[in-house]
Amino acid sequence: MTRTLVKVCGCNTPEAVDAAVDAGADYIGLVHFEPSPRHVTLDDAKRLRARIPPETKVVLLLVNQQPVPTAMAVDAIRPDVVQFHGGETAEWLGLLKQNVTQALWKAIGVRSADSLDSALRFKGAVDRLLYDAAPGVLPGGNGVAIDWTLLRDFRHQLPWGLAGGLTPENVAEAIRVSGTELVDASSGLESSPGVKDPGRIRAFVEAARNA
Ligand SMILES: O=C(O)c1ccccc1NCC(=O)[C@H](O)[C@H](O)COP(=O)(O)O
Repeated sequence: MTRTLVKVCGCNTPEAVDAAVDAGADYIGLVHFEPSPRHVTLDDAKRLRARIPPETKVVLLLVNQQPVPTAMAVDAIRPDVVQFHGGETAEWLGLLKQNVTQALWKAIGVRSADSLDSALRFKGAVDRLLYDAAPGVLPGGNGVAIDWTLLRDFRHQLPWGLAGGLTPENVAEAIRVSGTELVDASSGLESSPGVKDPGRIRAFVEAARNA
């Protein structure tokens, strides 16, 4: 049985970061996007990053940033992964990939099977695709699930992960149906928007591990 990788996204306080580390998350996401209730400034992100041990990987989330702010954020935080959650193009990400040491992930808003076909344009430009719900109020973190069967039936050509509306209650079923090797959750682990619940973080990691 393969071990499912777990990302806890939108950790914006020391308590949330510590809960995700203690629960054994593989990845912790720091959202640097002002409109989000989970937004962290670069200074805050630096402080949070300093609490995360090397065995837990740090994912910095950016949305439609220009090249200079992107470089500044990456230099300041030194994440292990940079996740792009906007309309970034394959061409631009391909260029960026040649200039940074971090792994690059691209979030794909899934509406239908066509979304998966069209995401193949990122092959060679990024290291992983993260299938999520199509943008709603925010580009991500909306708590909306996608059709997991689309992923099960697709011939994947890149490493990938599943996000969108995952919770401690549904993650085992999501893994079973989609066949994903990585799950990512944010709002389903909160008591209110932007407020992570340590108990739900623990329950999510445990449920994913036991799936
Ligand atoms: O979480 C946010 O507020 C956010 C804002 C803007 C872009 C991306 C954002 N989150 C990205 C993530 O990777 C989330 O974990 C993913 O969208 C799933 O969110 P949810 O459906 O709430 O579990």
